[in-house]
Amino acid sequence: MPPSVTSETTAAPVLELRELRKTFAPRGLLARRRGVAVPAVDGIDLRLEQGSTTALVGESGSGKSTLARLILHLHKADSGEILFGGEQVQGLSERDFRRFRADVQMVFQNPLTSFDPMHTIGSSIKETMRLRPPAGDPDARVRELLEEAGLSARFADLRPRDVSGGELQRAGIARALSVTPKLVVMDEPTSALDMSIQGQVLELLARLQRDHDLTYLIVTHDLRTVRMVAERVVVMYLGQVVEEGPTHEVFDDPRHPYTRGLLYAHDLADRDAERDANVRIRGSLRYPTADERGCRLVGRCPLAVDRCREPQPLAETGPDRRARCWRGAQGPLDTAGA
Ligand SMILES: Nc1ncnc2c1ncn2[C@@H]1O[C@H](COP(=O)(O)OP(=O)(O)OP(=O)(O)O)[C@@H](O)[C@H]1O
Repeated sequence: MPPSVTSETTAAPVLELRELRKTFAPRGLLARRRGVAVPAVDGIDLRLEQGSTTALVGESGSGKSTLARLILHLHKADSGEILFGGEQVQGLSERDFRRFRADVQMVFQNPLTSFDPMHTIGSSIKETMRLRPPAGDPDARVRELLEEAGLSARFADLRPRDVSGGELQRAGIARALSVTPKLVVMDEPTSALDMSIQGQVLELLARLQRDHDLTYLIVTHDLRTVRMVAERVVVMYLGQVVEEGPTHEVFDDPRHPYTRGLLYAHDLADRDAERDANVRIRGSLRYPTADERGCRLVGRCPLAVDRCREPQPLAETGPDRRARCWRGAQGPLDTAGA
C-alpha cells in the first residue's frame, strides 16, 4: 500500500508517541520467572505520517498489542505523551475526546468476536456511527459503506453468523470507516482469513486508504504481508523498539540481529546450515535480571559479546532508520566487527 500522498510539508504527523510507557502488575508463571518488572511498553517514540502504512512486528509478548491499546485509549499509559494531529490527547475536553474516538478506529483480527451476534451487521455499524452521526439517512449510509467495502446492501440485514469470515471482515472495515476516521489500527487484519481471501482484503484496504487518505498502523506477525503493504516497519522486543525504518531497507539490510532473526525464521532471508548459527535467535523471550542494563536480547543473540551488556541506544543507521545495536550502527551485520 504505497502512501496516497507524498507530502513534503512539515505538517504535524497524524499520531506521535513520545516516551510512552506502561507496566502491568506481574501475573502468572511468566512473571514469577522474571528477574525484574519489565514494562510491556518501555519508552516508545513513534510518528505516523498522514496516508502512510506502518507495521508493528515482533514475537508474542513484545508489547505490540499493548502499544495499540494505549493508542486507542483502551489502556492508560503510566507516562509519556500521545499527540493526535499535534494535540495532546490526555488534555482533550470531553467533546474533543469524542472526536478523537471517532478519528482513531480499530479493525480486529477476528470479526466474529468483534460483532454482536444478536444484532444485524447494519445495526452494529449504526451503533458505531453514533460517535459521529452522518448528515443524511443512517440506513442509506450503511448501504453505501457496505458497497464501498465490496458487499451488497442486503448484508445490512444479515447476522454475523450468516456470512463468511472474509465478508464479515469487510463489514468490520465498513464499520470502522462509518465514522470517517483518520487513523485505523489493525490487529492481524487478515490472519484469520483463508489465503485466497487475504489478498482481496488487503487490496480493499489499499483502495480505501487511497480514496480516504487514511493512515494505517498494522500489528502483525506476518512479515510477508508487511513487505507487501507497509512502507515503514517498527520492530519491537520486550517493550522497546529495536529497529525501525523503510520496510524494504530494513528487510534487505537488517541492522539488529533480532530483525534478521525474525526474517530468517519467516524464510525471508537466505538460509543455510552455516548461516543458521550466526543468524538464528535462540530460545524464547527471556526477561533481563535487575543487574542487566544492556541489550535485552543478549542471552539469545548469536552475535552477543561483552559490549552488548552496556546500554544500547536507538542509533541512526541511515536516513530515517534506527537500530538499538552498536554493531548495526557501524554497518551491515555481516561486516561489522566484534
Ligand atoms: N492486561 C494485562 N495484564 C498484565 N500483563 C499484561 C496485560 N496485557 C499484556 N500484558 C503483558 O505485557 C507484555 C506484552 O504483551 P502484549 O500482548 O502487548 O504483546 P504482543 O507483542 O502484542 O503479543 P501477541 O503478539 O501475542 O499479541 C506481556 O508480558 C504480557 O504478558
